Amino acid sequence: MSIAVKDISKSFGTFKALDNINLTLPPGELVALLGPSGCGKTTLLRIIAGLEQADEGTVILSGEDASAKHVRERRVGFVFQHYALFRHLTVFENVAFGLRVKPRSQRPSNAEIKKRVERLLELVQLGWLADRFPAQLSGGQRQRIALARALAVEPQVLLLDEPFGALDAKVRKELRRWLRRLHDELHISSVFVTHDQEEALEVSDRIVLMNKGKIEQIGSPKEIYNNPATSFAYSFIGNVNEFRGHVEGGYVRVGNDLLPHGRTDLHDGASVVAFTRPHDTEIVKTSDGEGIAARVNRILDSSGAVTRVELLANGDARGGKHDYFEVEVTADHLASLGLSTGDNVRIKSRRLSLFGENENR
Ligand SMILES: Nc1ncnc2c1ncn2[C@@H]1O[C@H](COP(=O)(O)OP(=O)(O)OP(=O)(O)O)[C@@H](O)[C@H]1O
Repeated sequence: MSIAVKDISKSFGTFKALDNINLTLPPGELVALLGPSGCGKTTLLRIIAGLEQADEGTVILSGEDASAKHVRERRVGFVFQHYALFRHLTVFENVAFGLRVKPRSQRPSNAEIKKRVERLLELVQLGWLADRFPAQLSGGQRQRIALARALAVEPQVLLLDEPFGALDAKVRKELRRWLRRLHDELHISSVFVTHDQEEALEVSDRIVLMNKGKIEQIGSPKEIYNNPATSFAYSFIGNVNEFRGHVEGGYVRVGNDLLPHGRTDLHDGASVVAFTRPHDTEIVKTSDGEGIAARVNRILDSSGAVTRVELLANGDARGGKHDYFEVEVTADHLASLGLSTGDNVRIKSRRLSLFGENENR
C-alpha cells in the first residue's frame, strides 16, 4: 500500500510539532523516519496510523483519503518501543488476540487461527516459545512476538515506533538485521521511527530525515550519506569533520588557517560551514601552509586496510565545538606519512561541502 502525506501540520498549544509535511512512499518499502529527539517523528507516525489528528492536511493510503477513516479501518499494524504484551496470555494467545476479537462474521475458525499463529511464530522464529508467558521472555523475544501479533491481522501498513529502542546494542543490531530479512520476505509497506542513524542507514530502503517538525531530506541511505542536502543532514548522518569560517577567495578562513574550497559561486566574506567525511580528509605533514592546524591525538590500532587517526585543532578552532577531527588513511599511506602521536600537521579535504549560513547546498 502506498502512503502519502499532504501538507500535514500539527501543533501542541503554541508549539508546532509538524510544519507542512509532504511525503510520498511507494508500496512495499521499509522506510525510516529519522531525526533527533523531539523532531516530530512519533507524531507523524501516529497521524499516519490515525491515532492522532492533524490540524491541517491529509493522509492518503493506497490513493484514498484516510483522514476520516478510523484506526481499525486503516489496516495498520503497530509495534511500539514498550509494546505491552498481555501478561496473562501465553505467547500463542497474544499473537492470536487480534484474530479472536474480530467480529464473528470476519473471525477465522479456531483451526485457521491455530494455523496462522503457528505460521507467524515460525516467521519470527519463536515457535518453541508458544506456551510461555511474556514475563518468561527476553526483551528481544518480546519485540519479535509484538511484531508477530501486529502481523496477525494482515495489515497493509506496518508502523514501528523505535521498536528496538529499549534493547541493548547487540540485540538491537541482531533484531534490525532480522527485521530487514523479514521485510524482504513479506514486503509490507513499513515505516519505522528511529533516532539512530546507523540503524536507518543499515536497514531501510529510504530515509525520511526530519528536524524541528520539517523534512530535511528524503532519499536512499546511499543518497543521504553521499549527498546530504542540508548542513543539518551533513552533521546528523555519518562521521564528519566540520569547520566554521568565512570565504576568502578560494579559501575558507577558519581563524588564522585557510582551507581550499574549489567553489566559484561564493562571495568574499560570506559566513560558511564546511564539511568533509573522514575518508575524504587528508593529513599533510607540515605545520604551516594551507589547511587546518591540528595535532595528532591518537592513531587507532587497526588490523584492517584503513586506520583511523584522531586529531585535535591546534589553531583558532581549538576549544570550540568542532575542535576534534577524524581522518581515515590507508595503512600504506599511514606508513609513508610516518605519523606519531603529538605531531603537528595540517588537514585538508579532497571533497569539501560548503553551506552558507542560510543556504542549504
Ligand atoms: N501530546 C502532546 N502534548 C504536547 N506536546 C507534545 C505532545 N506530543 C508530542 N509533543 C511535543 O511535540 C514534539 C514532537 O514530539 P514527537 O514525540 O513526535 O518527537 P520524536 O521525534 O518522536 O521524539 P523522540 O525521538 O524523543 O521520541 C516534542 O517537542 C514533544 O514534546
